[in-house]
Amino acid sequence: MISDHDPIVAIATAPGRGGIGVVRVSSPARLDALIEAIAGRQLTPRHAHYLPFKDADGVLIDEGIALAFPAPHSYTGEHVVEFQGHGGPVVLRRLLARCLEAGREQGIRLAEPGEFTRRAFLNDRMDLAQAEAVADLIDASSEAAARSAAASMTGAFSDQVTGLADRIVHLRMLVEATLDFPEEEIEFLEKYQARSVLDAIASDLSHLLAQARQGAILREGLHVVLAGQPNVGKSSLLNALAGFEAAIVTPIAGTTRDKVVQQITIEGVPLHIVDTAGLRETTDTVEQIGIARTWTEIEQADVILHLLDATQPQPELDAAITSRLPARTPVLEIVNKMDLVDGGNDGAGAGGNAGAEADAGAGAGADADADADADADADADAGGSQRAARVSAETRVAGHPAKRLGISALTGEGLDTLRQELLAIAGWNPSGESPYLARERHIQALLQAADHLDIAGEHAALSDRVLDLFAEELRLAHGALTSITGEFTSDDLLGVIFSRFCIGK
Ligand SMILES: Nc1nc2c(c(=O)[nH]1)N(C=O)[C@@H](CNc1ccc(C(=O)N[C@@H](CCC(=O)O)C(=O)O)cc1)CN2
Ligand SMILES: Nc1nc2c(ncn2[C@@H]2O[C@H](COP(=O)(O)OP(=O)(O)OP(=O)(O)O)[C@@H](O)[C@H]2O)c(=O)[nH]1
Ligand SMILES: [Mg+2]
Repeated sequence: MISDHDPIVAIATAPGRGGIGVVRVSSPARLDALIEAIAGRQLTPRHAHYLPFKDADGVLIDEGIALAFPAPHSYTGEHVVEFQGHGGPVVLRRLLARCLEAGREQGIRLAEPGEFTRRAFLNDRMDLAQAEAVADLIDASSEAAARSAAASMTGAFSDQVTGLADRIVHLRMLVEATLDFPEEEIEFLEKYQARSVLDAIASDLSHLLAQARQGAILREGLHVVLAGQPNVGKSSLLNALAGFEAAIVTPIAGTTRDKVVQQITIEGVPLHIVDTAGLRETTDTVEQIGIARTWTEIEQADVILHLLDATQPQPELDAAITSRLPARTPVLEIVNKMDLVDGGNDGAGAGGNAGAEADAGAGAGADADADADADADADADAGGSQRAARVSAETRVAGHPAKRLGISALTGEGLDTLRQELLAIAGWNPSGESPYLARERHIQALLQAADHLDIAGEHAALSDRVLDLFAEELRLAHGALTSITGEFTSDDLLGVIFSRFCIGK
């Protein structure tokens, strides 16, 4: 386990060439000796000094800016010094080596990923959700995501969470005071209007949850899987959405063997569009493997676009596919090649009876299940089951027919509507309040808190002597909320969170 007391050093800027490169040191103890050794003098706090950085023999490493932030007025809350040099990998490595050498007596070592921010958290410079937002800001893949991360970084999300937690504590205090006077228990609920106070908290919590869900969509990007029979135009649609020829398109059925993923953004929302091998019965070994992968992708999708060919309705085959789609995942049925059929864009060309006589299990690749879950858990944040929480469950009720939309991947007809539908079906609310770039961890905690408030509400509804159970549920709800800001956090959790940061952050 790493010690939170060693001096640490790292290159803080991205690897490779750049205009400027920064080597940053943080230490609980003063850094006077190291500064003197490298910069040749002491530094005025928070003052940019232009000077030569020298090695142990007095040979020039670089001329740059040295900047000292004495504790506690620094990013980490410790003593920090920055050497801002020219941004070349070799010069920065020399500067790094020089810091390790000059700080050896104080026990300096290379920083672990996220360790500067971990210290900022441990020194109360920020709470856990803010620290996570720092990493999310760096990792943001769209402007909307970056905006939301910046808001969370300054504490906007944490303030909401803490506000709810405080209201729960207040209610709990009233209950627990009453517990000492059993004769007053029955009156308690009326006296403090506990029920309506609780309802108000629960309602604000669900509001926050909605904003967090929106943020999770921004953070992770939506995984949209294009699935359907061969030759319906999945790869053509991928190319149309991506704006270039990302996947091979031919008139030959079974062209796509392996998945092809393209990142796009729609109104600032990042989407990962996954093109897959067409689903059919086949004896071709390579194609069979491709089809197995298609089902794996389908299992992990946030949204499934089930493509149909307007010119070749094959309701039985499509129904077989429909019957195998996971019930929890929203599905849009896309009737493609509308440019080839008369009668405009109403999706009728493919025959509107996809739901009829579903021949369960007879779909192509029916035996492809075995490794469907193989790498779903490779990354806890990216696993299919975890992702499911991002897309509101109401979007599609199991067994109900999916929404249909006619398009032409060739002419672009219907694509604008498709883009809007994609956002809508994913639960994206463009006019909603600004989302918080929340993580799955936060959403799970909010859901837990909501559950406990629900149960508390049930206890409050009963007439006799359940106040201690009521109080206990409030305690659990409060605990779930404070796990977001990291009031009480295990070292294991901190390890998991900060190890995903980049080095030097
Ligand atoms: N050069 C440089 N740029 C950087 C950072 C850095 O560490 N160094 N940051 C980080 O990686 C971010 C900025 N974060 C920072 C947060 C707090 C303090 C700081 O010195 N806080 C003091 C003084 C505040 C003040 O002057 O008003 C404090 O809070 O007491 C500095 C940077 C992004 N840019
Ligand atoms: N007219 C017309 N042709 C289309 C349209 N979309 C795709 N096609 C044609 O349909 C054929 C198959 O398209 P692909 O995009 O390769 O189909 P796919 O679903 O990816 O097929 P597989 O990879 O074999 O599963 C190609 O010849 C395309 O040019 C469309 O909207 N209109
Ligand atoms: Mg294809």
